[in-house]
Amino acid sequence: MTSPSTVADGGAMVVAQKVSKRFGSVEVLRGIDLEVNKGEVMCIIGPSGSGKSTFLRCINHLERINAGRLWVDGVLIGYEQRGDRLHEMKPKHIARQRRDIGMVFQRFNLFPHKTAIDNVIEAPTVVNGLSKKKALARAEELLVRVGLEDRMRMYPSQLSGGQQQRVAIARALAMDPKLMLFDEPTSALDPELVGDVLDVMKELAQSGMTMIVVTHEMGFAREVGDSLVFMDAGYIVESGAPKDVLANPQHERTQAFLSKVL
Ligand SMILES: Nc1ncnc2c1ncn2[C@@H]1O[C@H](COP(=O)(O)OP(=O)(O)OP(=O)(O)O)[C@@H](O)[C@H]1O
Repeated sequence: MTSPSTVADGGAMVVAQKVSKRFGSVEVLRGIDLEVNKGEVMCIIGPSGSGKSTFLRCINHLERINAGRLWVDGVLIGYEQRGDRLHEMKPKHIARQRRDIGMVFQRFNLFPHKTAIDNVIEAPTVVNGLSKKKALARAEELLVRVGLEDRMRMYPSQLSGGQQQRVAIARALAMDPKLMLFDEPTSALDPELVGDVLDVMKELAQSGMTMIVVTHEMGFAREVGDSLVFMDAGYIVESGAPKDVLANPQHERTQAFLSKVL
C-alpha cells in the first residue's frame, strides 16, 4: 500500500493532488490536480493573478500549501513520515529536497558584485561539494552551454537582460536539478533578447530535463511543450496537447484568454 509520504508515481516527477493555497481569506489555488512525467515539458498559461507563480512557488517550498499533497520525484513536499504519521520536514531536509529543483524567475536575481562565472560557481562548490577546480570547470561548461563563453568574467551590469537570464539558468543548472521551474523567464526582457533565452530552454528540453514553464510565449508552448495547462482563478480549467488547446480550446474561459493573447 502507498504510504502518505510516497506516491505510486509511475514515472511522474511532480504529482499534485487537490493542492490548495490561500493568502488570508483569498483562495489562490483551489484544488490543483496534475502530473508531470519525467522528461516532460509542461507549460502553464493563464491570466494575471490566476495562481501560476504561486503553484511553482509551492513546488519549490517557497510557499506552504494549505491543503492537498504535492510530491516531487515520489517524495512528499514539506513532510516526512515517521511511523504512521506525517511530520513537518526539518529545514535541512527541505534544503536537501530543494537541491533537486532549479528555479528561474522573471527577474534575474544575480549577485551584482560577482562575475557571471562567480554567480554560477557557488552551487557546484557549496551545494554539490565539488573542489574549486572542478566547480570552475563545471561553471565554465554551463556558461558555454548557455552561449556565454565570451562573457564569463563580466559583471551583471555589463550583460544584457537576456544574458543575465542565461547566467541565472546556468546557476540553476549547476545544482544538477531533476526538475526546472521557469516563472515567466522572458517577460522582463526586450523582445530581441527573448529568442536567445528560449533557445537555451529548448536545448534543455531536448536534453530530457523535466520542466514546468509559466509563460506567455505561445510559440514556445506549441513547439517545445509536451502539455499545456490553462489556469484561471486558481483552477485548472483545461489541459492537453499544446497544439490542440491553442488551436481548439474547449472552454470559453480558455477561448476568451487566447483571443486576447494570440
Ligand atoms: N505573498 C502573498 N500574499 C498575499 N497575496 C499573494 C501573495 N502572493 C500572491 N498573492 C496573490 O495571489 C494571487 C495569484 O498570484 P500569482 O502571482 O500566483 O498569479 P500569476 O497567475 O502568476 O500572475 P502573473 O501572471 O501576473 O504573474 C494574486 O491575487 C496575488 O495578489
